[in-house]
Amino acid sequence: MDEPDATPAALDETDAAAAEAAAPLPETPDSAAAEPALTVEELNLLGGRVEHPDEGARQETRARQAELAKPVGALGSLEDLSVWAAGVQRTCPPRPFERIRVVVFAGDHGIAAGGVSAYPAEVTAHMVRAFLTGTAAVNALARQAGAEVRVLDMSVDADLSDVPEDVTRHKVRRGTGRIDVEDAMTRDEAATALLAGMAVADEEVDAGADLLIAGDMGIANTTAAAALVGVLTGSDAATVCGRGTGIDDRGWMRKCAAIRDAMRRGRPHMADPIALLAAIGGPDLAATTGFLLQAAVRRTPVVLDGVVPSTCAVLAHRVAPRASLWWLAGHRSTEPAQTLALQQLALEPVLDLKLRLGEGTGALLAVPILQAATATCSEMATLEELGGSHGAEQP
Ligand SMILES: Cc1cc2ncn([C@H]3O[C@H](COP(=O)(O)O)[C@@H](O)[C@H]3O)c2cc1C
Ligand SMILES: O=C(O)c1cccnc1
Repeated sequence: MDEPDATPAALDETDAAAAEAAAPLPETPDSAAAEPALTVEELNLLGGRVEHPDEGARQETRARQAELAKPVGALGSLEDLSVWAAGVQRTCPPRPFERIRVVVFAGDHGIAAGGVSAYPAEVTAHMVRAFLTGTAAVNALARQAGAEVRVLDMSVDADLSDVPEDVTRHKVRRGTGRIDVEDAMTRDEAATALLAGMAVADEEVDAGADLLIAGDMGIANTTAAAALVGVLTGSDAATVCGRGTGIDDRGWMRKCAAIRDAMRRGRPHMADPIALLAAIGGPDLAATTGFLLQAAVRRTPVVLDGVVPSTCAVLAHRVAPRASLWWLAGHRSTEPAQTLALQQLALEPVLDLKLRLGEGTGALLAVPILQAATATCSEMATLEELGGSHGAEQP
């Protein structure tokens, strides 16, 4: 694996010793120090550290695609995917991805009390347990894709102390404030959650992950995500408000009003992602943002899933414009805010299966396609190797 890159707490030192010394992170919600755990300046500095994927490997792969035993361009989008894979792996031809990890960030949202979801908040905790027993959609699709699932309770509004400690280790608080009328959490909690997400990305990369997926679980989280996208893209509430878990027309109106009010509260914090997450996000979204950012710092590719991770990607992209080069949009969800987020990131989704689930499912479905792209690019012979013609002949 690569040499350890600097973690956020070691911004002025890049050597491995400093990265190691930077390990201690706030462990409990009430361990907030007098100094903020993370400033916007530090976040921006970290963003500046994100490198470009390897342009040489990308160009070599483009050239290779033109020589393989097929008509030029005949593998369509698979060719673009192989170029992306080669760039992020920094090698041509790209290899199959071998250690794929899904991290599901779970958290409850106070705005659920506003009738913005078709399901009750208790479902969040039930689904966390389902992820742990391997019985959720994300588990089934992960098995298909050869990926492993990890769940993190960032802010589920339930006592999950009976589940393995690794799941609750980073828990910041239980639930969030109702974002239409109050902050989701404090600024310190937002910073703590961001740092936790970064630490988790570090853990995954250090353990050898070569492809990451961020999943989401939290009733009413599509309301928070839509409000964030509304603020970040200057769209109005009705444009970003989707049906989420399947709310009816009256529910959609309530959700729209909640998003409108949350956007009003979030707008003053546009330039400060930590404050914005504190005002109208939640610990789960903050952690996902930190995870996506640090994955890019660590030169580790991520497949984006639905509306929540795509929203967090827009936030991470604000501080690290090059980070989006390390991300692939797995699918287009039916949530309008996700389409807007992907537009903002200039990412074209691999699939459009009308999914509206989250958990990481849409990203996992794109993995076999990505693997097909690396396999064709690396396993096919060139026309020249077959002793054939060197190029197309147009009479
Ligand atoms: C059983 C169940 C499993 C889920 N898995 C993901 N979500 C998805 O739906 C929720 C967001 O939609 P909304 O904002 O409308 O509440 C999130 O938990 C998301 O991960 C689920 C939702 C339910 C009900
Ligand atoms: O597309 C998504 O990401 C989505 C849609 C509905 C509910 N949760 C997630």
